[in-house]
Amino acid sequence: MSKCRKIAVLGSSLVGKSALTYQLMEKMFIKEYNPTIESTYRTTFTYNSQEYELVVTDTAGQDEFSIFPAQYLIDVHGYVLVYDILNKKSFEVISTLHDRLINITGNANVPLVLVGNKVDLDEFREVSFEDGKTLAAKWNVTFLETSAKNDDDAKKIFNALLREIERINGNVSRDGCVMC
Ligand SMILES: Nc1nc2c(ncn2[C@@H]2O[C@H](COP(=O)(O)OP(=O)(O)OP(=O)(O)O)[C@@H](O)[C@H]2O)c(=O)[nH]1
Repeated sequence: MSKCRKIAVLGSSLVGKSALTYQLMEKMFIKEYNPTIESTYRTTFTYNSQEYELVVTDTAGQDEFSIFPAQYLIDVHGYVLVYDILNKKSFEVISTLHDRLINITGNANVPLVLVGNKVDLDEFREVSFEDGKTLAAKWNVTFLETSAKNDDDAKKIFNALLREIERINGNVSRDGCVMC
């Protein structure tokens, strides 16, 4: 039986949340920028020989002043926190979003993956690999640098997140797709 997992992709505007989500869904890179209001996608995904139905919400970009939308907290199993390695500000916003997530859920062990995106544009980078790695180590989460141009990178994110979700929630979390 497939397991259903709801995932929210969070981060500032323009960091590549839609591009990464679309890469996972359609195996294509979107070059054009269209601001997201909110889009939810479903796909089947195999992790560790188990089939999952992923329900992925690509959120509207947040900043440090955004109110954390309640719908991103309800029945969400895990989060992808994305920043742009070319944009230091987007990296700073990630810490604010993380703090909010932990405070609102009251759970310091929320399953999440930290993603530094646009690594194909490495020569313009403002955030070092070490800075991302250090932040992820502080939170005890998986850290990945990705390019939304790369199909494998999108898969790596969702593999890592499912591993976290299973590690933290194990089999006690909700199986089946009744609540998706
Ligand atoms: N070179 C490169 N461009 C990227 C990458 N990811 C996204 N982009 C581009 O960056 C722009 C913004 O990407 P989006 O995916 O729309 O960003 P977003 O985070 O969803 O933005 P909002 O909808 O405003 O929240 C688009 O022009 C994408 O093509 C990447 O890994 N590499």
